Amino acid sequence: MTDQKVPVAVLGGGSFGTTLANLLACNGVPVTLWLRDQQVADAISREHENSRYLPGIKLDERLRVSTDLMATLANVELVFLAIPSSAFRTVLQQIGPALAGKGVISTTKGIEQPGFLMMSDIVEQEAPDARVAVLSGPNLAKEMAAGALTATVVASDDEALCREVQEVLGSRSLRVYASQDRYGVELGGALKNVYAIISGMAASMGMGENTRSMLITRALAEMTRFAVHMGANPLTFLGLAGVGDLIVTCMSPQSRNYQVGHALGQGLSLEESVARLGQVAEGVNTLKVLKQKADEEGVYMPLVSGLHAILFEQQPLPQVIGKLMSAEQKHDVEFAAFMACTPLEGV
Ligand SMILES: NC(=O)C1=CN([C@@H]2O[C@H](COP(=O)(O)OP(=O)(O)OC[C@H]3O[C@@H](n4cnc5c(N)ncnc54)[C@H](OP(=O)(O)O)[C@@H]3O)[C@@H](O)[C@H]2O)C=CC1
Ligand SMILES: O=C(CO)COP(=O)(O)O
Repeated sequence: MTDQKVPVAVLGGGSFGTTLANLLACNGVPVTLWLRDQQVADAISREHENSRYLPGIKLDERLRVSTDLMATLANVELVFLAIPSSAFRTVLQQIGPALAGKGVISTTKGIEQPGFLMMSDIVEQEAPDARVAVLSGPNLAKEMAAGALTATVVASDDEALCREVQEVLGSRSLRVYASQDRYGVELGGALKNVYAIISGMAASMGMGENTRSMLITRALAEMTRFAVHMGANPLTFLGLAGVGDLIVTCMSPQSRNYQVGHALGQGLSLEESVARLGQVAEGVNTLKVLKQKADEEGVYMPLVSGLHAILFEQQPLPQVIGKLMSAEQKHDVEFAAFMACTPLEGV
């Protein structure tokens, strides 16, 4: 049974790539994790631990590690990408033709500028003959690696590819739900990082649970408003890759975006907050990209504008909070309006 599983590659040896590769190895899938640092690769092979990104997690001994990108891709059928968005295209440019015919699943939660491109758009550009999917959901790497019961979403219009991903990745601790709304799933994963920064900031400033609940709920309204304007399906935002991921990232001190916000709330500069983290916090770049796009498109996003004003326009926090709290009080639930302007396909 286990020997019948298709061979898989995972590109990116940070916390999420290592976690995914390990889950696959635990499922008996022949899997190779590609990363760029030979010393780290040797250490993982020797000690079965990624001490930089997943300290304390014993990795499955069947997990293979390589720094040879092309060799890693030879003979695999599925390729998971867990490369930060800042390096995503650079890596894809090296391997586009080698991905022809393979199922390529992006797990990266960022947006590229110029073009406001999702990572799966970049896969389509750089590897036009690949089959494309995205994986997103409330998936804190460390919890998944420790075996916490978790659910995620694989999204693609290639239903056979969704089933293949469910087959290799699903397990007693991980449920993999399918969706056809690739754009909505990917957008949800990228946008929620911005609100996690705000939530971390609010927590470190001692704001209460009412405030956190208001933030999360209004964040859901705001990100859904933007997504619907961009053509995504609002129902996707009621699922794991929408509200599910928003909740975990806004509530958990494990989230790196939350941690950046927490440090900012303690008075550190943005540069200091990011440097202290030492890992990827995609929300910082997404904030810039999103603010520009919302302005161009004329979408009302007061939380995004407020955080942008604090981080990049030198506006004092009390002034921004005062502005947010004195803005016009509009409708609570906008989903009825969202539904009215969106077809129901693609959920
Ligand atoms: N961690 C999580 O809980 C989750 C993360 N994600 C998403 O996964 C993506 C990756 O994040 P994550 O694994 O957490 O990041 P980490 O910060 O944990 O690790 C980043 C990894 O990317 C590698 N890297 C950076 N630049 C390059 C490059 N040019 N070429 C090759 N490798 C490179 C780093 O290598 P090096 O150490 O050599 O610098 C490191 O292995 C992000 O978009 C994130 O949003 C999605 C779901 C959950
Ligand atoms: O995407 C994540 C959880 O689903 C991880 O969030 P962070 O990148 O903020 O750690």
